[in-house]
Amino acid sequence: MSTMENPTNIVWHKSPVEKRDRQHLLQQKGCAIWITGLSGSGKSTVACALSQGLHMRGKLTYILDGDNVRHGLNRDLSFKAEDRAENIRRIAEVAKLFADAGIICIASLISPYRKDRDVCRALFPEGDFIEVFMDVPLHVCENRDPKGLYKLARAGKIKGFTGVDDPYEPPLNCEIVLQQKGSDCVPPGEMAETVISYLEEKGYLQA
Ligand SMILES: Nc1ncnc2c1ncn2[C@@H]1O[C@H](COP(=O)(O)OS(=O)(=O)O)[C@@H](OP(=O)(O)O)[C@H]1O
Ligand SMILES: Nc1ncnc2c1ncn2[C@@H]1O[C@H](COP(=O)(O)OP(=O)(O)O)[C@@H](O)[C@H]1O
Repeated sequence: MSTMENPTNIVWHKSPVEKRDRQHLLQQKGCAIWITGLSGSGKSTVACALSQGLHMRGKLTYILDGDNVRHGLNRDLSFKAEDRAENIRRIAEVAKLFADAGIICIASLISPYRKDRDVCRALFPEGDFIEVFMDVPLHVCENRDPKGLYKLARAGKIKGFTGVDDPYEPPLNCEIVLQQKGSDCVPPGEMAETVISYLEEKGYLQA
């Protein structure tokens, strides 16, 4: 019988080195920074700026980018709703392992459904799931279109593209909103600093 059929036969094995020991070694607290938003909203850019900013402060980070993880672990998943949910679930479970390792894990993926993001949040201890919403209007993302995907979606060559013919549900109550100031784009480094200030204030940059 597989463990899937009978999960009750699995017993948690405790390690002598625990999360708090690893956090002490690293002088930081493990957590997940979950960056959600439309394609082209700047998720990957801000994830990189944040990773760089924290690295320069001597903090250990790791980025899980939806696009990248879909090249390996999640290469079997499509963009239909149930596959997106599974994509998000797996990335959240991996982020949970990284957070347990004491690492500041930056997950950057569209994660369009509120319900799926809430399922991820529930995997983490209170406060350790920090949801960051890239609040960038569709027309700005579509004008950027660095991969030409919006153009293909509008031409009907990609079906079920988020924001075009698939939904995006913005967070109602997330920890951080990163938005444009009027018609000007905020530099990614400035957005990263907003997240770093939050981490500092909440005590994540010390053990
Ligand atoms: N149908 C459809 N809808 C949305 N996006 C699509 C689609 N097909 C391909 N792409 C490209 O895949 C990237 C999104 O992958 P994610 O893993 O972040 O998506 S999701 O969280 O599972 O919704 C997304 O990358 P980003 O532009 O970095 O967001 C797109 O480049
Ligand atoms: N803050 C910003 N201001 C202006 N342009 C940006 C900003 N952030 C990202 N971009 C540009 O927008 C495009 C999409 O950014 P990207 O990080 O790939 O978005 P996503 O990961 O959400 O698809 C890229 O061409 C990038 O250079």
